[in-house]
Amino acid sequence: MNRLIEQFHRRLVVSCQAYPGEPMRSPDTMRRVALAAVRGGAAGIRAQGLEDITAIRNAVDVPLIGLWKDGDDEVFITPTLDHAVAVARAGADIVALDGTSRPRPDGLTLAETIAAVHEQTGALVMADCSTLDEGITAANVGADLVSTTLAGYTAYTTKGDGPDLGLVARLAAAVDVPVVAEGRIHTPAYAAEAVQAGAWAVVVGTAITHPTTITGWFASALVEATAADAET
Ligand SMILES: CC(=O)N[C@H](C=O)[C@@H](O)[C@H](O)[C@H](O)COP(=O)(O)O
Repeated sequence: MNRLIEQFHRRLVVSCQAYPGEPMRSPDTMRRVALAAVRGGAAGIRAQGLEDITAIRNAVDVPLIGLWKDGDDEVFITPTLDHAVAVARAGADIVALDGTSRPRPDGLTLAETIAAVHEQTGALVMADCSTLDEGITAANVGADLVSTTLAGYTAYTTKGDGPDLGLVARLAAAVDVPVVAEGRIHTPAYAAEAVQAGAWAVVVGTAITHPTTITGWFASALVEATAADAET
């Protein structure tokens, strides 16, 4: 087992991302969010965009998973080899990329992309998948880790309210590489269940680092409570 991957066994990785046009969309803000997450016990950070990756790389020592969301195509998480190489050169230890079987914008296969990332950068590759078959294929073609990141975010998968822990369990039973649980892990209880289901590590984004969404959860609860009180 790679020493870097060992560092976050059964631990929390915090995804620090702000979306285009949002108030927190700035590399310095994400650097500070990452520092705060490490202080709270994060054993790894996941970050999006070259500037954020570099800013965070220079601030924290924990393993850094980097990605570059780009384009309006279906494949948008580090969609091409060029994106992946740039993510590694920006400072990511692990490049997270689309691990589905959908056509990639540069025409390369997942296998060719993973091999080239390994050869050109030495970085590890985490394949962001949406189904069991995709995870098995990604592991077979050289992914160092597979994750459930895209479960519920492809046209052929269904998005539940919570994480797809069934997929975590099925993947963990089927592949030899570490399985990372990611996507809609909104509570500490879900994070614990993910590890119990066989996850090597758990990535949490929104519930820790996206205040607009978290605020919305609380604000909605009050609106619902008020509506319920009005009915009685
Ligand atoms: C589908 C997609 O684009 N996922 C992205 C991948 O990096 C992020 O927007 C998510 O925040 C991340 O996966 C963590 O998940 P959650 O925020 O649900 O804890």
